[in-house]
Amino acid sequence: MKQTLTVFSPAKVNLQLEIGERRTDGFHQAKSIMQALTLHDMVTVVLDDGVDAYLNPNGFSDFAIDVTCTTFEGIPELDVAPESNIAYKAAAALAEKLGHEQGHISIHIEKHIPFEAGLGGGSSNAAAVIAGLCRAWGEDAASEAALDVARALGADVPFFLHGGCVQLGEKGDVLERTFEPARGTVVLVKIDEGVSTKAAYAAFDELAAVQHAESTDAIESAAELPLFNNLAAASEQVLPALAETREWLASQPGVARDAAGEAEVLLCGSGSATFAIVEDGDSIRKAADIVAAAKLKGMWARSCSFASIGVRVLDGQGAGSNLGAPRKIW
Ligand SMILES: C[C@@](CO)(OP(=O)(O)O)[C@H](O)COP(=O)(O)OP(=O)(O)OC[C@H]1O[C@@H](n2ccc(N)nc2=O)[C@H](O)[C@@H]1O
Ligand SMILES: Nc1ncnc2c1ncn2[C@@H]1O[C@H](COP(=O)(O)OP(=O)(O)O)[C@@H](O)[C@H]1O
Repeated sequence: MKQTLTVFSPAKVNLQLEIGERRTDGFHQAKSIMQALTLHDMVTVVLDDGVDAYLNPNGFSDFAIDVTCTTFEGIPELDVAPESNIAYKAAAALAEKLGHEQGHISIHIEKHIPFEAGLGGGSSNAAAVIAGLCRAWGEDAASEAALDVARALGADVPFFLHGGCVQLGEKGDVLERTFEPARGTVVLVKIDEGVSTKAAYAAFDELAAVQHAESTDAIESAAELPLFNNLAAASEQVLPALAETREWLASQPGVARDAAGEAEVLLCGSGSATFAIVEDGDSIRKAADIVAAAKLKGMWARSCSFASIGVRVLDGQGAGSNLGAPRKIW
């Protein structure tokens, strides 16, 4: 039988990212508060587990996965071999975990989320494949088996199975609590150069100056969270142009200010994208003006909103197209 699943695959920002000490497994302790965005890729998963799908020319049964990717809106081509694509790894790992040994999985990614940006695009695509295949195989995408597969693929992957606004602990991969998701308009800007997550963490160790965020225990709503990212200084060390981008974005009219009068601007995770929260009141126009100004400076720029969901398998006719989505999904 052939099944086609189209999956909404959103980006994220870290409203707070508090990295701690390096652990014995080489990873760092991380308290991360992630918030989903309406900026998204679309991932189409076609599962064919009919007999013809897995008989190779020699008549033996086979398991085959292929991945293709189309990029949009000035995002460069994703230069990774299909088997290195995290979406491929997600399909292979889930099939193994659930004991599926035969079939053909064809994955296509429509990429609107820039990579090496700290927006979690690859992690979201991996979660989208898990959600799509779980639907096709009649499994629960919130099961421990699916979460185990997600965690093994990367620290950011479990968040996308949940979405909205979530606090995560341990390596930044264990769900601890949820917040009422933020609302409102966000502008994202990104210079051409990316930052590798590994390089940012290595620079963090060199700096050896761990800063702590204030307690968020009494906070219920993402809108009340002060922005915080103690990995940003390390990323700015790796890519000094990030500091200039932060200062430029903070100086733009229409960017919201916190109680202390500071611009609500923060590096996205390890970078190299930076986000700004836009003031309420005519926020779409204010965001459009900031996006236009960033594009004139040669940056990739987009406005979007905070979202209350994570990856989501779309149902019904028109699910294959972003514009034709049968109902509003955020
Ligand atoms: C920094 C964050 C913030 O959300 O993401 P990005 O901003 O890059 O998207 C995360 O901590 C990244 O998560 P993710 O991108 O899934 O990282 P992984 O693939 O698990 O790990 C990539 C590398 O980052 C380092 N790493 C990651 C997580 C962690 N808690 N400690 C680490 O030291 C390790 O060197 C690891 O080999
Ligand atoms: N499906 C994918 N989407 C994006 N990047 C991918 C994917 N598969 C593998 N990668 C690799 O992962 C790297 C970082 O991916 P990404 O999740 O976008 O990072 P970040 O969250 O830091 O922006 C990319 O440079 C690319 O080499």
